[in-house]
Amino acid sequence: MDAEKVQGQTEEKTEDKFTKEDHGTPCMGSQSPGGTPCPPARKGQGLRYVKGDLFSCPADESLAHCISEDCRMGAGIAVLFKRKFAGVDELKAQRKTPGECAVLRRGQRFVYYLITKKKASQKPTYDTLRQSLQAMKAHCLENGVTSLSMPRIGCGLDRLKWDKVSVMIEEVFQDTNISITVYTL
Ligand SMILES: NC(=O)c1ccc[n+]([C@H]2O[C@H](COP(=O)([O-])OP(=O)(O)OC[C@H]3O[C@@H](n4cnc5c(N)ncnc54)[C@H](O)[C@@H]3O)[C@@H](O)[C@H]2O)c1
Repeated sequence: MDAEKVQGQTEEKTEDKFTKEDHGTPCMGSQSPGGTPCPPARKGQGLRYVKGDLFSCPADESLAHCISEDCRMGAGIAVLFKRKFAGVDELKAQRKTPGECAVLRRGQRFVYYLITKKKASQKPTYDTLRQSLQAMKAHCLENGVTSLSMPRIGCGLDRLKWDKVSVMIEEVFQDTNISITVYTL
């Protein structure tokens, strides 16, 4: 069976039904329950946190999340990306491997698919995540992307630790003006 689940719910029933968790990390600026992002970041400012649904971010904000090379997207927040942005064949055609990053253009935004492992059933390593982040950074810089929103990538089903992943994201992007907002439910 290949039931697609998000946070333990079937795909058909996921909309606006997530359980809110207090992840306890304060926003560096203002935030609202509706998910209004904090003020724009300056170079090396670090991550900004918003409590709310990632998909409540501004429509022109580029997005990032983690998937496997097989582009299966059968569980977790990836199911919502697949439903919202489709493009699975376009992603597969890019033939990206772990440590790389596939991308879709959707209107004013790019949607980044960090390829952190070969198969959906595997777990990623910190190394492949770092390489994928570097690939995304290169694409952002080449394409004028200045703001990115993401969930706590790699730290749900993929079981990486947010204290390590957050430092890694800051390190990779510290020499850029790219503002990164992390949404937590
Ligand atoms: N069989 C499969 O297809 C399979 C197996 C394992 C994992 N996965 C999926 O999970 C992997 C990625 O794992 P991950 O830990 O990076 O991601 P994740 O576990 O999907 O989510 C990362 C974090 O985002 C949180 N989150 C979920 N929805 C939202 C939302 N709307 N707004 C803000 N935050 C939210 C979630 O609670 C978690 O803390 C990918 O391989 C993906 O395909 C699929």
